[in-house]
Amino acid sequence: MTVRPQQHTASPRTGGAVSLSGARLAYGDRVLWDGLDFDVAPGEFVAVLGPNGSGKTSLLRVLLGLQKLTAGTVRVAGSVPGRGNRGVGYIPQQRALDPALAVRGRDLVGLGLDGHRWGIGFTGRRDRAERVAAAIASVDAGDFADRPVGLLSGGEQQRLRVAQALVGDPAVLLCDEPLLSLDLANQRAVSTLIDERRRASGTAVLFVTHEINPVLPLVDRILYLVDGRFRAGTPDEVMTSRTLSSLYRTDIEVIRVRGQIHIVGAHSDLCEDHPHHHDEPRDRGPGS
Ligand SMILES: Nc1ncnc2c1ncn2[C@@H]1O[C@H](COP(=O)(O)OP(=O)(O)OP(=O)(O)O)[C@@H](O)[C@H]1O
Repeated sequence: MTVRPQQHTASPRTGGAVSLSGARLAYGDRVLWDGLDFDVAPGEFVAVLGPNGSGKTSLLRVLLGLQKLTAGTVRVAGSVPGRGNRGVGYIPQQRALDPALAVRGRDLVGLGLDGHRWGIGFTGRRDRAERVAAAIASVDAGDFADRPVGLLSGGEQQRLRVAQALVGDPAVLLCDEPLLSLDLANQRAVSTLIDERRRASGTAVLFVTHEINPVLPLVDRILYLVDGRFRAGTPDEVMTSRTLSSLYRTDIEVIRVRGQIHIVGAHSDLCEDHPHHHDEPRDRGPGS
């Protein structure tokens, strides 16, 4: 599958940000995906969609070097993912932090910086503090950044996680449902921030989500995984009745209303706007 060149205002990064070739991931007999050839260009925004259990988080784990491919190759920012791969930012699935966690938000954000690069000298420390402060300001978290993170609201914690993921200026940003539990204003703030960053710095974004509509205007391509099958392409190519019916192996109708995508069909609970009521497709098939 080919990657279209992106038109971004500035893109100092060159080369593929993510490259998967003949990638297969299986847990025992269960094949999540196979024959996956997928490249992501610097600055590209890719939404990763699919029902529960289709392997979206597992894909991010592969890119983070936490999960080995069963076959094929993977490169992230030009390297095999794993320890020492410093070009990756990660926003994990939202989990409330332990209320007893005494670490300050500012320190949590600082963990996103690579210690080796910043050293312990005065300049290193000052640069580091300035970077952390800028990242905190960019998510508008200044008012609560010095409080213990365990006592912050879910939305406040999530904004700090975004700052932590971006503070090191990563070549690739991996997001696992980062908008979950955020109110509409914060959803907009977080998605705008990610969008600005990839346009200004050429950061490639892989954005796992069950809800395409909040990010639809930002999405260059979609990677849609269903029960071992997958399709990749622009929203216009993938979010069609024909493509989704083929992926889910059941009749699905895709309707666009006021710029939003709604999905109806035999399994009306496949709707992207009712994210947590997906049915597992009944019939399994080989990867496509
Ligand atoms: N380490 C593992 N060993 C065995 N099976 C696993 C492992 N990790 C994940 N799985 C299984 O692989 C499948 C895909 O899981 P994954 O978390 O990648 O799905 P997902 O698409 O992110 O789902 P959701 O939308 O529910 O978050 C699930 O059935 C899960 O139980």
